[in-house]
Amino acid sequence: MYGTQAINGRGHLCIGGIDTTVLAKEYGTPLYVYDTALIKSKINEFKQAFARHAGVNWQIAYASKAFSSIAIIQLIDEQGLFLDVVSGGELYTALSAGMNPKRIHFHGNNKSHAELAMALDAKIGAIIVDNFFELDLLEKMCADRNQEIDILLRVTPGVEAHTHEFIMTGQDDSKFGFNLGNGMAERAVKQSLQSLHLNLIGIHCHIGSQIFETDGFAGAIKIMIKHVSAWTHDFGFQLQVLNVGGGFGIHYTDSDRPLPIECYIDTIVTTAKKECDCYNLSLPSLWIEPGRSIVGEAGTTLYTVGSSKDIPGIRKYLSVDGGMSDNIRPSLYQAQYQAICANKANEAAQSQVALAGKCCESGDVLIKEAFLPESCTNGDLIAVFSTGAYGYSMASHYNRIANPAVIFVEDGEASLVVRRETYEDLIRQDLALKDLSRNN
Ligand SMILES: Cc1ncc(COP(=O)(O)O)c(C=O)c1O
Ligand SMILES: N[C@@H](CCCC[NH3+])C(=O)O
Repeated sequence: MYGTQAINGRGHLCIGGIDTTVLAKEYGTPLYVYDTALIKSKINEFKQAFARHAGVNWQIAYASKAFSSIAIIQLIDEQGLFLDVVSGGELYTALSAGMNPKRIHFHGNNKSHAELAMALDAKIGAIIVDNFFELDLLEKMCADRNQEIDILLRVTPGVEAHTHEFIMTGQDDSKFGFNLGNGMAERAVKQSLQSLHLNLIGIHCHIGSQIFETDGFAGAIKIMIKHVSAWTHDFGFQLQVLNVGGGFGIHYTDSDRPLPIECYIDTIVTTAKKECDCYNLSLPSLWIEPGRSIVGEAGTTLYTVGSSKDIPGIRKYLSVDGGMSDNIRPSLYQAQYQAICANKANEAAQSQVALAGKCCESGDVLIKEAFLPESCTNGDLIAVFSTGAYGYSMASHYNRIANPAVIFVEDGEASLVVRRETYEDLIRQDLALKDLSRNN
């Protein structure tokens, strides 16, 4: 059970003080339910963890790729966090939510001219420059506009995070960033320092996602500070910001053992302090960009069971009314989840089933080995836990399945924050064949 989740007297799962069967009836399924009290408490944990280190400057930016919508950005804004966006669409969403552009950072390994122009027009806080193409383009655009912008350089420290290879990003063979090991990053620093329009305020790295240990962060910081010290000595670079990205692991199943948030932050702060002392550098402002660890555990997806298929001696499939179209992670990363029968939450969950989605793909199985009550059948409600990050944000329209609705729940109140898509929404961008009438 996460956050405000509880089982009521009728044996139903409640979130934010509301019976999930009531939510399913009112909003339909599949339904993404976010426990906003849990989001706020995660944010608070990050703030408290930094606050323990007096005299240290820090900044937390929510990585909106984990889940972006007007309402979540407004919540993040209200909590005083900064925001990391990675595309024109995420930037547009943030600006539409009323986020102060100064508190937005723009990431991405292939930002287009139009996206950079949008960021410059909005006068966002900083751009995290990823490669030489972008460095040249941004320089030229700023010169043409006679505009200045703060930048950080994304570097690839050559550190392998212990996580799924698809979500490792700090290793040398990565599409992201300027490699530290082969002199690319040094050239980028030199070039930025010569710029009249780009104010190089710091460097950034992100070693990967869903990381359960602190060594990778410490290793990346050590390598970065070592290089920064050389750049300070050789060409007077003054590091104001060290951004170590996100990646803090969360609980999906009982085999996950996430570290308390303060462990990551303590490691980041103490390593940065120690390394800066060692090279006689002043401590820069320490920035992080958590996504998953802010919204992941707060999200639960509700599904309704439809058909089932029992293959004696092999496996029983229970199919639900969503699947890889609203949660691609099991198919993409073999990600594991846990689920319960939300309307039979007190019944013993001893029947092993495969919880299948409804997409036309054999791989569309949300949980290969789910344990549910023997009686779980058509019409029952399933709650899949910890779906708040990279679930809705990676949803697709495969098989023309409409995206689910998203609701926020807190203190007995539910609010719809993303409408369920309709069939009309699905064909909204489609155009009919122009010459169809000629053939009739
Ligand atoms: C540059 C960058 N920052 C932050 C994040 C957020 O990571 P997470 O959701 O694991 O905290 C990511 C995603 O992996 C990323 O690529
Ligand atoms: N989408 C990935 C994480 C990638 C984060 C962005 N670099 C996941 O679901 O785990």
